[in-house]
Amino acid sequence: MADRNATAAVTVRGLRKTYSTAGVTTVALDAVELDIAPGEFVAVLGPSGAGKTTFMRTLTGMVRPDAGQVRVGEDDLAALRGSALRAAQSRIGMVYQQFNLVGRLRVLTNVLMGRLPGMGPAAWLAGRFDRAAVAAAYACLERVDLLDRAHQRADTLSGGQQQRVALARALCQTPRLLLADEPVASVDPKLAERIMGHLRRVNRDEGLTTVVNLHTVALAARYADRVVGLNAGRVVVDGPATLLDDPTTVARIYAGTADEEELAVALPEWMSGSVPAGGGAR
Ligand SMILES: Nc1ncnc2c1ncn2[C@@H]1O[C@H](COP(=O)(O)OP(=O)(O)OP(=O)(O)O)[C@@H](O)[C@H]1O
Repeated sequence: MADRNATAAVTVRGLRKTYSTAGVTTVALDAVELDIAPGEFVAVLGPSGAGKTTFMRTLTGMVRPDAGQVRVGEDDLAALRGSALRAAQSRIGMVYQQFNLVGRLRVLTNVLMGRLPGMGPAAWLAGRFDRAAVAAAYACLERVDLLDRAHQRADTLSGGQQQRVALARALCQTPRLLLADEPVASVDPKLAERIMGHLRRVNRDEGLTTVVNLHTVALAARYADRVVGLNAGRVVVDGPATLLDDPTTVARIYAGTADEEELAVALPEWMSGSVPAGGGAR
């Protein structure tokens, strides 16, 4: 496990976010406090509406909290504005559930988009990537085992391959923090394992601090160092992923969830009566 005594890669203090829509106020995050150590792999679990996506968006500065601090390195994402915010965001790699690739463009061009924040718009529009950027993009594709697909259109790849292209694009930003918001929600269980394996390998090989929102407890148990459980916007569990071997931990995270379909996704093993085997890939 990463050294928790090292200077934290991410520090969250007193984080609160509410949304007000049509006179109704929803508390999405409340009193969230976390320190994430450099190189740690953190899985965030929680029932639908627990605040996982909102949390991730506050880490990218895309959502401005009502109160609190969100430090990534030295930058307080909650306080920065304009070009300073964009500069901080350019060092945060993001992988989404829906991949967010441009299907008609080549895989390599999609990966080069990871360099976009450092380029002028004119150079981007003209497709003028310098040699170093192109070499870096190839190297990122190699890191996710997709070098042989570099010149294929992105929309001709399978879902799992597209997610790996999205990961390569994020890596091409040379991020200091990698965030993945439900990166395996749209793929079958076998591909989910492969994608999680790639995320974990990059985390381990390069010491890249990684935070992943997940819907499936077993994936968090197998791949993460640490689990953070959110319920109704509050941190209800925070500790080593081995905590997930204890049914009371899982019960605390999913307390109050009545949606059986959601529970079946989160806990297929529990629903079928067998206990998840934690620790396999850790
Ligand atoms: N733009 C918004 N306007 C109003 N309410 C919102 C908005 N975004 C999120 N919420 C509410 O904030 C709460 C937390 O939402 P969030 O999407 O962060 O949860 P989540 O844990 O990611 O859920 P899921 O697993 O279903 O994606 C929910 O009650 C949600 O309805």
